[in-house]
Amino acid sequence: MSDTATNRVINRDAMTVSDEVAIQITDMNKWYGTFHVLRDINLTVNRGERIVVCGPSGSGKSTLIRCINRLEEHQAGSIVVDGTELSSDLKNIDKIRSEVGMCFQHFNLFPHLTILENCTLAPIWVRKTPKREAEETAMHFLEKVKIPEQADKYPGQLSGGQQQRVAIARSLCMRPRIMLFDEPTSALDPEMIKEVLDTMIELAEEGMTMICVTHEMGFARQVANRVIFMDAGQIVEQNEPEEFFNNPQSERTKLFLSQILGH
Ligand SMILES: Nc1ncnc2c1ncn2[C@@H]1O[C@H](COP(=O)(O)OP(=O)(O)OP(=O)(O)O)[C@@H](O)[C@H]1O
Repeated sequence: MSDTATNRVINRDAMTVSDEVAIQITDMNKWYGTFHVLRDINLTVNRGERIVVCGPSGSGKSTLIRCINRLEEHQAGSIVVDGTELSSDLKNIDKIRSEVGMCFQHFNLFPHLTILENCTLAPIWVRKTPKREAEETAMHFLEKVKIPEQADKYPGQLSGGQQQRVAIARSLCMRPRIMLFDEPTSALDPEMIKEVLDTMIELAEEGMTMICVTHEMGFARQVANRVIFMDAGQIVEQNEPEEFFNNPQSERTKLFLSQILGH
């Protein structure tokens, strides 16, 4: 638990949140077979918002963000991303996926490709970007996550923190307008957590719309403009961080916070 994982003080007020809606989820429900995993989810995410999703294990956090870029299919209600509704015929899937980047707990890099190749694969094959241009873009983002010198190495030669930063750079190479993070630091050793959180903080400062499933409550306090608490497939409570942590409303939230923060 690294409330102090990042020591930087950022000015939350300086980060813009526009009135423009980036994601609109309305009355969304999802089942795995007969198991009702997401119940009546309603969520509006404005452009530039930085949302942290927390909650007990199994509460549906991952499933929720995986539905947003259609790694999972919802069965009722609607999800509209950047004005495009996710439809069951997958008609819009390429458009959605190109606008929504995702980073997972396990970095999911291709082990047989170099770092540079990992970062240029999708731009070249999905976006049809010329190779030279894709490589220039990849180097730009590898510099941004502060590991340009690793470009010719293979994922197995990098630390976990470095691999996660490559995974973030790889997503950025597709120029997403929204980034989803699914516990990006939970597979990392404590000393590597800060470097990944710092990268995410920089993205936040630049105005990227972000939804992060994380147990890093220090990050939530510092970066999020909204914290969402989920339990048993529902959004139980959401609030700006100060209110959320200092004045939780539901008993379930209080219990969760007491367990995770130890008070
Ligand atoms: N593919 C699947 N098929 C059936 N059940 C699933 C599937 N994926 C997840 N589940 C179940 O759905 C529930 C929600 O899972 P999910 O991974 O979204 O929770 P979570 O809040 O992200 O949990 P954690 O914090 O442990 O990652 C859990 O009970 C899980 O066992």
